[in-house]
Amino acid sequence: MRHRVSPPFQRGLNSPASFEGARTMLTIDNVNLHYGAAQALRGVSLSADMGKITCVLGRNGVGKSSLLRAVTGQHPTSGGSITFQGETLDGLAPYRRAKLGVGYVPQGREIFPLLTVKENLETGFAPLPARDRNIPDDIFSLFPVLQSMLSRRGGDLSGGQQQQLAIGRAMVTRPKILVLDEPTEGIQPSIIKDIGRAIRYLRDSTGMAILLVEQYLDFCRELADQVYIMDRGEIVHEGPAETLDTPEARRHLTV
Ligand SMILES: Nc1ncnc2c1ncn2[C@@H]1O[C@H](COP(=O)(O)OP(=O)(O)OP(=O)(O)O)[C@@H](O)[C@H]1O
Repeated sequence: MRHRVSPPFQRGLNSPASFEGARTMLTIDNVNLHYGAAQALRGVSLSADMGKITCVLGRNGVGKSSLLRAVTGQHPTSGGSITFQGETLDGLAPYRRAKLGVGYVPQGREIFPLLTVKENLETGFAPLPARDRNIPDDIFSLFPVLQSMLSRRGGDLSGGQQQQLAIGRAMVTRPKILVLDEPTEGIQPSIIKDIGRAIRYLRDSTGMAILLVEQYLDFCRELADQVYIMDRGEIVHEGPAETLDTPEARRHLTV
C-alpha cells in the first residue's frame, strides 16, 4: 500500500490500514437489477481493490449509475451479491452502508442549494460517531475554494465547485471506498484536472478504494488502475487501463 502523507495532510482522513491483507475491498458478483420489468444490470461482476482506482466506462444508459445504486443501496438488486471487506451488503439500507465506509458522490452532485458549504459538508457527519464529527483538513488542502466559500450557499456555487463540495462531503464520512458517478460531467477542464488530482491523492495517501463510473475516456485512461466497460447492462471488457486502446474496447465505447 502506498503512503505518502505530506505535512499539509497529516491531520485528516483515516487510513484503512486496519484491514491490510485483504486487498479486495468490494466484490460485485453476478448482480442483476430491474426497474419494474426492465433489466438494467445483467449478471455484473467486478471487484475494487484498496489503493486502486477502478473505472467503469460506458455510453449513456448502459447501466453505470444503476451499478452504483446497487453498491450504495439506493436501489435493490434482484440477484447476485455484493460484499464489502468480506461482509455482505445485500439488503442493507444506504445509511448502514455509509456507516461501514461506502462514500458516494452521486451523479448531478445533489448539493443542498439552500444550505451553506459548511452545512453541506456537515451533512457527512450523519454516519459518524461523535468523536469523528469534524471536517478533515485534507478537504481544504485539495479544494481551497471550499474554505473560502464556507458560508456561501451551495446553490450559489458553480458546477465545478459543487462537484468539489460533493467529493468533500463524501470525504467527511471517512470512506473506505469512494464511489463516484461521472464526476467530470458538465465540468470545465481546469476543475476536471483538480478532481483528477484529488482522486489520485485519496488513492495514494489513504489507500482507499475508488470506484468511478465515467463516459470520459481520457479521464479514465489517465487515472484508472483497472478498467471495466459496460454495454447494455453487462460487463463486456475488463483489464488494466492500457487495454482501453485496443480495437475491441474502442468498439464498445464509440456511439
Ligand atoms: N428510475 C428508473 N426507472 C426506469 N428505468 C430506469 C431508471 N433509471 C434508469 N433506468 C434505465 O436503466 C438503464 C440504465 O440506466 P443508468 O442510468 O444506470 O445508465 P448510465 O450508464 O448511468 O447512463 P447515464 O450515463 O445516462 O447516466 C437505462 O435504460 C435507463 O433508461
